[in-house]
Amino acid sequence: MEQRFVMKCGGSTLAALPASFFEDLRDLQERGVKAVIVHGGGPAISETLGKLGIASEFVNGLRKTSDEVLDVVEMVLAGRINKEIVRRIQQSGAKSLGLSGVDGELIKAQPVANADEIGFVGDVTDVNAKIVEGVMGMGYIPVIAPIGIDAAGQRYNINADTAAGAVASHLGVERMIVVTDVPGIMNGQKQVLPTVTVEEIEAMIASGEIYGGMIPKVRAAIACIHGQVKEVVIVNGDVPGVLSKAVLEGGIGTRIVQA
Ligand SMILES: Nc1ncnc2c1ncn2[C@@H]1O[C@H](COP(=O)(O)OP(=O)(O)O)[C@@H](O)[C@H]1O
Ligand SMILES: CC(=O)N[C@@H](CCC(=O)OP(=O)(O)O)C(=O)O
Repeated sequence: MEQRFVMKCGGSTLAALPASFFEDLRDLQERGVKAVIVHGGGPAISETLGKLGIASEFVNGLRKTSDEVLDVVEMVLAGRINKEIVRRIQQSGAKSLGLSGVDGELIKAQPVANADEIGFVGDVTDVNAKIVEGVMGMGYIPVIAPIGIDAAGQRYNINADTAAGAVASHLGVERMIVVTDVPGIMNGQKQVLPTVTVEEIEAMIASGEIYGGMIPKVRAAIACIHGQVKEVVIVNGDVPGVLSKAVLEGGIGTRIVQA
């Protein structure tokens, strides 16, 4: 039976992903386990902004996004990073098609509540699942950059974890896999927790055990675990065979489940 999952690849780990990671993705695709990729690229955006002499500023983990910064965000995410992932998938022998949320109004967005403070940062209001399904139906792995657009044609910078969670909910996939640079959610003793519930997450944020870049991941997980999305798995992309383990076997990384 065909199985589908959304995979979020974080900028923390993209450059370090080995060729075997994409070969694993290809093997899954050949077995009928189909991926949709939503990617980040925060470190690459900051690096390019730095080269242009523009400082990176974050409020609660979200980048302050002026019109000038938005140009760089789109250039780096929808250009360099998106095409790098598409190329690497194609090198593995699988087919891939890159899109940003602007293409076909794939990701509809509205300004976040504190837009007066952080500028053109968006929340997802809708995802055009038909486009994603059409691309998958043609045998291509969709690779999506997290830029949103509103009815007036304004672009928004969207946190990639948030965008991936919204894509997972709207597609109604069974699982979202979050590929990052740590082996899962760790407790205060640095032990990786095999499973955490939504309630435990709230307690870990309150105690400070979950902080920084892990917060948008777990918030996106909480927002998308309902209906058909049964679990979100946080894994390290360095581990050989990590994707097939996470999708077919389990027992790797941290599973976030409803209860
Ligand atoms: N409880 C936790 N367990 C594991 N990592 C955590 C935890 N709390 C915060 N983090 C941090 O979250 C980081 C991953 O988020 P981030 O750097 O934004 O990655 P990405 O670019 O993949 O989105 C880890 O490198 C780690 O520093
Ligand atoms: C609004 C906001 O903060 N957007 C992010 C988008 C990229 C991202 O989320 O990348 P990672 O997954 O690598 O962190 C940014 O500008 O950095």
